[in-house]
Amino acid sequence: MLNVKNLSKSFGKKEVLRKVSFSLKPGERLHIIGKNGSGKSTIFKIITGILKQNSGTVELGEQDTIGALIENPGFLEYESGIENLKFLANLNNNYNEEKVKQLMEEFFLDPNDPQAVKKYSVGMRQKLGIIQAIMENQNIILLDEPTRGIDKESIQVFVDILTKLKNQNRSVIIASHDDIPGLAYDQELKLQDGVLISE
Ligand SMILES: Nc1ncnc2c1ncn2[C@@H]1O[C@H](COP(=O)(O)OP(=O)(O)OP(=O)(O)O)[C@@H](O)[C@H]1O
Repeated sequence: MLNVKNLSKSFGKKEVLRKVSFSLKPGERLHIIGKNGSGKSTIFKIITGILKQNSGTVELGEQDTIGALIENPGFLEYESGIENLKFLANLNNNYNEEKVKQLMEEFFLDPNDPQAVKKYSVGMRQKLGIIQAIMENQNIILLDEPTRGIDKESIQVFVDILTKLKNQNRSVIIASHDDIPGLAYDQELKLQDGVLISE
């Protein structure tokens, strides 16, 4: 359960968020729509604690764990895809090799590919970013423009994975400037001029 109440944030004189509120129940999928620079990443950064809001509150349940893909995900550039995922999951002592391999294969990434992430395409990096946000069974998942650079076939895989997450009662917030084909939402929120407009 995620409860965001009256979140406001300015950078200097620039107001980015004004009294943004929403709440997300288990299994719900929320779409935050807004143009570039409308404050989508800022909301995610506040929820994850990277940025501090000027006012307002973010409440999470005691058992909640957050997975997030925000902006361009950073990886160990000279390591392979699976080594990166292993490294990230191991930080939380939470590496499940079988699960990680399965997710990579679903996204048409070869877990045995020794290629360094440095050589990955934008779409391949994005897929690793999505996998790291869900591979530890996180139950509140924040995805910023998740399908950027991803081919049509893999977008369908992404939509299928989101269906599974929903069936597992895991909540997802997707921020994007447009719709993702084949994906339906429980809630949609539009950001405009620092204000989130509930539809
Ligand atoms: N650390 C910062 N310092 C100053 N201004 C910032 C900072 N972070 C974001 N901004 C500004 O706040 C506004 C909202 O940025 P944010 O990254 O949240 O937008 P966004 O909706 O995620 O955009 P995009 O779709 O381009 O990622 C932008 O005008 C941006 O320039």
